[in-house]
Amino acid sequence: MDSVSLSEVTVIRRTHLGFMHSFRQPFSGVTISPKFCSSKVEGSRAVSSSVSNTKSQLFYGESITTTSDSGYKMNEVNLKSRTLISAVKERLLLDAFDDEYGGVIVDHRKLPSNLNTFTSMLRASLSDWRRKGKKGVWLKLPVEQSELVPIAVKEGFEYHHAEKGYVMLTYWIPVEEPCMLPANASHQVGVGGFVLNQHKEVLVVQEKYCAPSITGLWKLPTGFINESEEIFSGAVREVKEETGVDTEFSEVIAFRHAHNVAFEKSDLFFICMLKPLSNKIIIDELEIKAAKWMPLVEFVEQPMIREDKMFKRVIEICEMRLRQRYCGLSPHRLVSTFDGKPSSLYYNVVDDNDDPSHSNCIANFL
Ligand SMILES: NC(=O)C1=CN([C@@H]2O[C@H](COP(=O)(O)OP(=O)(O)OC[C@H]3O[C@@H](n4cnc5c(N)ncnc54)[C@H](O)[C@@H]3O)[C@@H](O)[C@H]2O)C=CC1
Repeated sequence: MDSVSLSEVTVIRRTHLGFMHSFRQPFSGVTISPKFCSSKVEGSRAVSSSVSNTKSQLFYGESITTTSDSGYKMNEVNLKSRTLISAVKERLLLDAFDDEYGGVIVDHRKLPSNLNTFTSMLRASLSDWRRKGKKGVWLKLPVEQSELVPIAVKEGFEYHHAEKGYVMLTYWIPVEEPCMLPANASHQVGVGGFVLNQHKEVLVVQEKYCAPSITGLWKLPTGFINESEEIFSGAVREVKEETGVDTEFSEVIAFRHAHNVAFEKSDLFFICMLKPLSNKIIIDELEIKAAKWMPLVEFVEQPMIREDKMFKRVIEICEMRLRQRYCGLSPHRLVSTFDGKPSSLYYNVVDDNDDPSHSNCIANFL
């Protein structure tokens, strides 16, 4: 912290106490210590002064000293008083970090709880960010402080996305530039398990809740993968949950891309081939009406499958895979130097002359 001399205290008192006072009104949490206002300093004894916030106690000008002569160093004083004022102003802004795109991310852990304080700090922060040429603003409001949402919306913030614990709002500052903030996630990811046993029977289910058009249809077990879950483990989990059958993931056989499926989101549906590790069926009574091992020919002969181009094609591809005339995608765990995170790259290994066993196209499912 910079030290502040007696002269500065006097100058600040004379010229900026009004300023301080004017700031005190909207920010009921900000108080100026009486020590700060005192100009009575004995000799060169250090006297502490403070500007405090209800949440954090910050001390500006921890030592105040008099100068021996009566001619105070006014330039230095002005500079230091400006520094002090800007430091005080800083405390009246929302805590925020710069992001790598020239924007700011408000620290949601340090939001004020008082509504008037939040309104004033948000306005002051927007002016400050605008003056500094900042672009996108990310404001995450926890559910415990949901009363701040209408205030932010009134100041021009828009909803970006919401989770159980928070709503994320954004504000794009440059009026002359188009908004470059990325939109909310646009897709959901589903998996379906094609599980065939050694008797050429496919594992099928009837859903408890489904559209009237598919009532009675025996279909592959399907579901959504969870956040941070892999496609390969999500498929195994869904099959286990719905039917009780243990499986081992083999390949992604195909995927379907459809739009406006749920919550107006697009849908990526991965059809996965899985090897059964058990036979016994125990259905999930909450979700599934019935499950069974059904002869593949019988499954394909269902009118809904025969007449549906997509279902029909999926089964044809699965059959081609079983005859080794088609090759699916298998996951390979890799760490990319771009983000240093492990991720799964799905691809097929058709020709590996050095080690043919690496080719996922030769694997026999039965
Ligand atoms: N179910 C099907 O016949 C087909 C599904 N798919 C794909 O499978 C993936 C998963 O879809 P589905 O298995 O159909 O998932 P789903 O829509 O049946 O939902 C999964 C789970 O959420 C529950 N659920 C969904 N909406 C609900 C609500 N409003 N209230 C209470 N519970 C609710 C369901 O009961 C189920 O347990 C998607 O990618 C989809 O495109 C693809 C083709 C056909």
